[in-house]
Amino acid sequence: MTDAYVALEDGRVVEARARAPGRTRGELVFTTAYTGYEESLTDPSYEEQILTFSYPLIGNYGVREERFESDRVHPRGVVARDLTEDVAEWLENEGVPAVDELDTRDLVTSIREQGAMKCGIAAGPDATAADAEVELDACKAMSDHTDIGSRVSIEESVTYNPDGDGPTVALIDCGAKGSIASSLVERDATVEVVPYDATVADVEAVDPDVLFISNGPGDPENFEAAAALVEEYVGDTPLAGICLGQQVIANALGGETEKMEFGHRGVNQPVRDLRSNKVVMTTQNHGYTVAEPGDLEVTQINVNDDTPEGLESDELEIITRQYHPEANPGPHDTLGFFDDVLALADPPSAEH
Ligand SMILES: NC(=O)CC[C@H](N)C(=O)O
Repeated sequence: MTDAYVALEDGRVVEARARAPGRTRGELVFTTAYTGYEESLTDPSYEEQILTFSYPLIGNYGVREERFESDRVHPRGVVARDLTEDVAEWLENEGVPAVDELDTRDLVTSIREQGAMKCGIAAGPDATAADAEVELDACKAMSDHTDIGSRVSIEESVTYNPDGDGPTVALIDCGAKGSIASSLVERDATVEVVPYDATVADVEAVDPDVLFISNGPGDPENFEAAAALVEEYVGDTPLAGICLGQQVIANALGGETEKMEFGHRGVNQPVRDLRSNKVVMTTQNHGYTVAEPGDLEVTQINVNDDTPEGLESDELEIITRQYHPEANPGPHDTLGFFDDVLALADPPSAEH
C-alpha cells in the first residue's frame, strides 16, 4: 500500500508505506548496523538527518529505554525495508515520521554513488508526492544548521559521580551520547557535563583534569565555542575528543575538516592503529572527516579508505577518536580509550 513518499535530491520520488505519519526533511544517510537501532535512533549526532537502515529488519528485539543514548529520537525521519510494530509505535509516539516497504538496497546504492543527499518525506493517509517535494525544497544543507548545538546540548551543567576518586573531566556536551559519561564514571571519574557553548569562565569553575569534547551533529565548524575552549586549554590541560570532538580539536589546532561523500555509519568499521599495527572493529557515525590534522599526529586510520580515526599529541597530552569507543551499539574492542584518557590526568593526589 502506498501512503508515503520519499523525495530525493536526485529528482526521484520513491513510494513507500507509512509506519509513523508526518512530514519531514533532512539529509538522507545510511547505517549498515544490524543491531543497536535503539542506540542509533537516540544518538544526538543524527539530528537533522533521515536515517536509512541498510539491514532489512529493524525492531526484532523490541524497544527498551535502558538502551537509549539520550532522552529522545534524533533523526528527523526513519527509512527501513521492514520496521516492526514496536519500533513503528515508538517512532509514532515520538512524532518522528517513518516509512518502510521500499527498496532500501536501491536507496543505499544511490547514496553511495551520489553522496548523502537532501530528502523530503510525506507519510500518512493524505500524503502526496507533491507534499514530499515541498519538504525536499525546504531542506537545508547540513552545514547551514548553524544553531544545531543548541538543539542537542543540555542547558545547565550536571555532575555525575561527584565523590569519585578519579580525575575530574569537563565533558563539553555538543550532543553527547550517554555512554560517554557512563564510561568515565565506571572508571570512577567525576564528570561535569557542561553546555556546548560553555565559556572559559564556566570551565574554569570546574577546574578539570581533562577537557573532553563530545560527539555531536552537523558541521564541526559550527561549534565555535568548543573550539575556543580547545585554543584556551591546549598545553595546560589534557584534551580528549570523540567524533565531532576529534574534528573540533583538529580544527582548533590548525587542522581542517571536510564533508565526506556518504560517511561512515555502522558497527563493523575496521581501524588500524599505526603504532601497534593492530586492527580493531569500531562503531561509527560521521559524515565529516579530518582532512588535515594540524598540530596532531594521525595514529589510527580507517582500513577501508585511510581516513584519520585517531589523532594524538604526546607533548600536548591530546587523544581523540573519530569512531565511538564507548560502543552502544557495537563492539567493545575500543573501551580502553577511556583508560588512556584518564591516564592523561595527573594523579589527583599529586595535584591537591
Ligand atoms: N557522531 C559524531 O560526532 C558526528 C560528527 C559530525 N557531525 C559528523 O557527521 O562527522
